[in-house]
Amino acid sequence: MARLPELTPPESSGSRVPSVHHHDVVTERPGDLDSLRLIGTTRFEPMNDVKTILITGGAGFIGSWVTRHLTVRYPEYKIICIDKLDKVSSLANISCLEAFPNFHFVQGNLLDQATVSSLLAEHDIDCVMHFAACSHVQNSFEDPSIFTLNNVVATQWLLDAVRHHGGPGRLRRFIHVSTDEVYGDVVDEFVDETKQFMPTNPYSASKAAAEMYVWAYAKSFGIPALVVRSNNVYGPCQYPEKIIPRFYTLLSEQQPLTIQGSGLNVRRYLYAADAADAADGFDTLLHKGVVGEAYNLNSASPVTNLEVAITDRPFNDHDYRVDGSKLETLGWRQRVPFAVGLRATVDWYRKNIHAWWPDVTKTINVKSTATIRGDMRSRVGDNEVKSVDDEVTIGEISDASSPGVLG
Ligand SMILES: C[C@H]1O[C@H](OP(=O)(O)OP(=O)(O)OC[C@H]2O[C@@H](n3ccc(=O)[nH]c3=O)[C@H](O)[C@@H]2O)[C@H](O)[C@@H](O)C1=O
Repeated sequence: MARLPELTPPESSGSRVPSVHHHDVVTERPGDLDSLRLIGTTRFEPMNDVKTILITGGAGFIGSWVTRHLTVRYPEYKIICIDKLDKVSSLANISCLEAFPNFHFVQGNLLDQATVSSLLAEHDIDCVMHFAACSHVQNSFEDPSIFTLNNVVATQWLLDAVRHHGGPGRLRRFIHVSTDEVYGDVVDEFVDETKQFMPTNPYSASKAAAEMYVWAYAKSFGIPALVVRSNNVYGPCQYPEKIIPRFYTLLSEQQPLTIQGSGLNVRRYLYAADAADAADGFDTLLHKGVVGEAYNLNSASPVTNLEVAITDRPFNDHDYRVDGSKLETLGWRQRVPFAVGLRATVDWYRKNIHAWWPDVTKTINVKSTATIRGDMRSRVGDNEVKSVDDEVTIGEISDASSPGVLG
């Protein structure tokens, strides 16, 4: 099975903080990941009233960054990870934690209410971080009901299980992972967390509905909820359906890139070590966030999609300008520039994609919009703008040099 290099567990499960350095993540396959850190660096004073954290979707992309970070940096917390292991998640994202005594994995579906309720009771959970979701907008146009089921119903059932768990006040925090897409297309201004929801696609509608349930349960049943609404996150361990790993995969197969719409739509990209590795984003929220509040997690790296297209999505928001200053008051900062994060990401995919997802190149869909053959660096590397070339091959992106230590 593909796996990340071993991480070094602490010598005891006492209060010692494991030292997590560069070499700690490079033991199994020397050379792999040697420029990457797959956990964060920050550590807050552990909370007295939180001992056991349930992370839903913990083998998925953002969830696994947070799972690795919290397990390694906080031996004081027991981390219970539940994931149904569908195609976008992978045991390889968390297998490096096997030796950690404070880590426990359960394969399970949030729609299995009995499993969720018994997990909460068995481990005496006092904090939930809810990452599990169907997240791919494109798929939501094709089958919205799957999104209603996995994002709305699953969240409401999880909230219900939490509501009946351990009596009033047992749960100390319920961190719900939402999205900037709940605001809809935002092009004229940077919006703060009070902006009205105007979702434009089935995915964002499902996330908005899920969030409404979170706030309703907070009011009705006292669930101690916090919500984070994030811009686009990218980095190692992301299934190659989102634009960056997808374009990497297409180029590596010498396929044309597939641009939807005009290609001028903007997305704001946050490297996983900033957002999801929890060094800053989720760890800050967990330890410093105020119950009852929502926080935008934004990126200062706006990037348009590549140019010129034939077919667009049924609806494609032009931009998601969200104001992240509220989270910054808690100490959060974006630290990894897009050009650096992109190099690290490309480097990781070049070395690991086939080990992680052996069949991915067979399943990637190039049917609709092939219009441009280009070099990712022409658009996404802010300092490397060059004209779009014809027939660029993998060789041109795989020469990106190591970004050095990240995060
Ligand atoms: C915050 C959300 O981020 C992700 O949603 P989004 O739709 O913005 O991500 P994608 O990577 O699927 O798309 C980004 C951007 O690229 C265009 N595109 C994609 C694939 C392709 O082959 N060609 C393209 O041109 C697409 O039209 C978009 O404009 C995340 O999936 C979601 O969960 C979020 O919450």
